[in-house]
Amino acid sequence: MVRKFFVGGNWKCNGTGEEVKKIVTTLNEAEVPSEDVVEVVVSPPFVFLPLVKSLLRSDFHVSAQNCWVRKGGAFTGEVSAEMLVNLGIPWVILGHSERRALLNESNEFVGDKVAYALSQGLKVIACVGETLEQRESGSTVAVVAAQTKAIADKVSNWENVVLAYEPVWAIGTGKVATPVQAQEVHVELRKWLHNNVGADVAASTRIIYGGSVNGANCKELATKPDVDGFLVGGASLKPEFIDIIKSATVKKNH
Ligand SMILES: O=C[C@H](O)COP(=O)(O)O
Repeated sequence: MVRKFFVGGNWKCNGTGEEVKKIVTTLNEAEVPSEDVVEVVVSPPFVFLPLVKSLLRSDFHVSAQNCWVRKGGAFTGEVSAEMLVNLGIPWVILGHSERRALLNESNEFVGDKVAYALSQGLKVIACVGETLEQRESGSTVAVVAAQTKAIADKVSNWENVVLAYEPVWAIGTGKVATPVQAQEVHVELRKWLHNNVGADVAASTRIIYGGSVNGANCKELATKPDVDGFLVGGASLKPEFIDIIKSATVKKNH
C-alpha cells in the first residue's frame, strides 16, 4: 500500500497580512517534488484563509486549524465546517494538543468534531499525543489509543483522515522525538487501527509526526517506514519548510 507523503504546516496564531504574503511567496517560488510524491497543506489562522487560498500555488492546499463541533448557529466566536466548505477550504486540523490542553477539548469532543467535519466533506488532520508525564509513566500507547478510539467510535470512513502523532513534550520545545520513538508509536497506532478498525484502514491511513520537526531532522525521521509525513509548527513559518517538503523524496528512495 503506497501512502502519499503528507506535509502540513500549522501556522498556529501567528502572522500579519504582510508576513503571510511573504511566506506564501516563498512557497510559491520553491521547487518541490510533484503532487504525485507529496501532498502539502498549509494551515493559516482563520482570518487569513481567503488571502492564502487566493495567493497559494495550486498544487498546495489550505487547511483551517479548527472548526465547530456541529452545524453553525448561535455559537459566538466559532467557525463552522459548512463555512469552510463554502469558502473552498478542503482540510481542517482537529484535536491539536494546544486546544485539548488550553480549551479542555476532551477525546469525545474531538471525536464528535472529526465526525461532523467529515460529514460536511472536509478532510481532517486528527491529532493525538501524550504529555511528558504520561510518557514517563509508561502510558503513551494507552493515551494515544484512547484518543484514536474516541475518533473511531464516531467515524466509519477513514479515507479522509490523516492521523498526526504529536507528543506534547516535543511541540515547540526543540526536543524532537527520535526516529525510533516516532516509529514505535506509529507502529502502535497502525496496530490499533488494524485490530479495531480494519486491515485496509490500517494500511492506507497516513500517520504523520509532529513536534519540533525542522529542516535538519526531517530526513532521518522520513526514512522510518511508518512515518508518512509531518505536521510542522514553528518551522512551517520559515524557508526551511521547503526542505521538510523535500524530505518526501528521501522516503520515496528509501
Ligand atoms: O501542529 C504542529 C505541532 O504542534 C508542532 O509544532 P512545532 O513544530 O512548533 O513543534
